[in-house]
Amino acid sequence: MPAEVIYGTEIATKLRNELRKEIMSLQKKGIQPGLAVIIVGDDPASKVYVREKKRASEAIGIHSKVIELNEATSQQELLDKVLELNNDSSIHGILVQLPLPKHIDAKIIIESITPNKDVDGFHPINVGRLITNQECFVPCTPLGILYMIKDKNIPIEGKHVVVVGRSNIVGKPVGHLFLNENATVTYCHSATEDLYNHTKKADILISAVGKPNLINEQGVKDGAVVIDVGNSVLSSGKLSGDVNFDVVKEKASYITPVPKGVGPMTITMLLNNTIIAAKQS
Ligand SMILES: Nc1nc(=O)c2c([nH]1)NC[C@@H]1CN(c3ccc(C(=O)N[C@@H](CCC(=O)O)C(=O)O)cc3)C=[N+]21
Repeated sequence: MPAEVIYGTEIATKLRNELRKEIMSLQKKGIQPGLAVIIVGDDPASKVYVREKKRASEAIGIHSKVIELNEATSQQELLDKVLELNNDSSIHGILVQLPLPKHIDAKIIIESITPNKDVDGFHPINVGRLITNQECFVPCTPLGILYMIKDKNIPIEGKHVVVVGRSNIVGKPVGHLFLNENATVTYCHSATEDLYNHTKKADILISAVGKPNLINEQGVKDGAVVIDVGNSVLSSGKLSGDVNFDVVKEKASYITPVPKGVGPMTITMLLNNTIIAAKQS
């Protein structure tokens, strides 16, 4: 039987409706959640994401401030902007859109965001809290993946989760998140020998690499849950994940599409984290 397709768009709509209600009750208490998004330069993909974050924030009642800085902005100017937002009580969440121009050290910028406003969960304090299983801001894509799996009542405890990719934004944190849920976690990456030897043992396979068709049916166990975090733009202009969807769908029990899968959950979790930040302020 072909897999059930998990549409992030549907789960995101349900969750955003709940978040909207939560914001209304916060507003009654005089709290107006605010999110600041900083974008440096004019990378077209980044501009699309930032526009979508603003639209999604405003649609549920989050005050959204987009700060557009030009490509030539110095690291110090960007730091000053972050520090200003750290001290702005109308802003509860700060996100600096990545990638940053080459002359700016992203690590220094991320560390300048106060951890209590780090709704991306990229600050080393939040990373450390995640791996020590403490309350923290968890990066939005990993959180969105966990939310989708829980929404479908897919068991996690004791299951083998194989993560392909070890980025700081998706691969590494998603593995820790599932470890905290008592899964057995394997990481695969560009130096892994015999990738499919690992991936075909996964009960839950999460691919976050950015290589179309990396995961074919030979790399997937019968009945596996397949989560595709790939986001490659093909020469046709179409968006593609890492998974050969049409063939893997025939073997998996659940599968996420690209687009309409993990992506919409990522933005929803940003809204979720902003509300948490506002409640804790
Ligand atoms: N500081 C920072 N935080 C981020 O969270 C962050 C970032 N920088 N830099 C770039 C990546 C990428 N990212 C996506 C979010 C939503 C979709 C999304 O919703 N995609 C739609 C399709 C959009 C389209 O059609 O182009 C979908 O998958 O259905 C995709 C990608 C967040 N990122």
